[in-house]
Amino acid sequence: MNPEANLTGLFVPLVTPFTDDLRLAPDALACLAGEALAAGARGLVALGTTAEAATLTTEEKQAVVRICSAACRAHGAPLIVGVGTNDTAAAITTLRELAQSGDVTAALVPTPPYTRPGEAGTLAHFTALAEHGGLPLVVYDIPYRTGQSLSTGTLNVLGHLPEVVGVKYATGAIDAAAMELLGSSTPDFAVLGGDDAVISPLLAAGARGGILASANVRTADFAELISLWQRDATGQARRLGTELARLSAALFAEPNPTVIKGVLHAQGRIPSPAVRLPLLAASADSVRRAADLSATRTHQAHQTHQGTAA
Ligand SMILES: O=C(O)C1=N[C@H](C(=O)O)C[C@H](O)C1
Repeated sequence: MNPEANLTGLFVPLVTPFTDDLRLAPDALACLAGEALAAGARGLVALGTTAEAATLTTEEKQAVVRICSAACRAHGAPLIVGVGTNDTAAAITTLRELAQSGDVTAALVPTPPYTRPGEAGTLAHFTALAEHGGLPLVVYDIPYRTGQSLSTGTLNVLGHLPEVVGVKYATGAIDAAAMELLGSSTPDFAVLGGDDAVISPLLAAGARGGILASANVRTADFAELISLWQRDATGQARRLGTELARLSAALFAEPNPTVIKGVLHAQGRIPSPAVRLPLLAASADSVRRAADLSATRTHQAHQTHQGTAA
């Protein structure tokens, strides 16, 4: 089954759990995937930045996609798979392989990293992927990682390609360009937030959901935050958003996903906090601080169900 790319709600880009000697820990990944969906995530993202996709082998990537597919199939949930490369032809090959599996709803594709092909080159890249890849595409706009910014005009052109179903917006700012994009997006082109610490204001401004690494911990709370904004429960949304922003800042105190893995390990949810070079494991202080914020919820969930909107 391949659920329609109805990109609303929370998508969790899962970490890739390793053992202490850096082997893939498939059972732990399967547990994380099932837990995220049971906690209210609308879908999963496999092989995102958070998954350390850059340092997985081809076989490991296939295993990760298989495990996430199985969890999504069991929950009738959409699976988005990260396809990050600055080689357009290679990206097309990968997209076709994923499309053939029949289990992948869409691919999350960053603007070609490092090459900095310019906006016209980026547009040509996505047009080729849309025409030849065979999968719906979510454009990943993250200039601080790729080195390539996109104007609202270019994003709107991309959004009108029939295969492009959304953008993961992670420009680091909610500014005039973000407001212009939200104001001009169409029902077939979802704007999803990808900067965890500012997801709440982006949702307030009209984003349809988020792809949020922080939701590897406190998944249910991030799902609720999105739901609160969708229901215009502004007071509760603001309070929960403030609390989760503090958590996200702590989780991103060191390079992602090192702190998240440290917290998941401290919670006994993955066998090791290990990450592969060039990442280094997060410091004990960062993990302790984020783990404390992961454990406490000051904004009470039961208010949501009593209809107290402010
Ligand atoms: O893997 C992802 O998808 C995400 N990665 C971002 C990053 O590491 O820069 C953060 C975002 O929450 C999701």
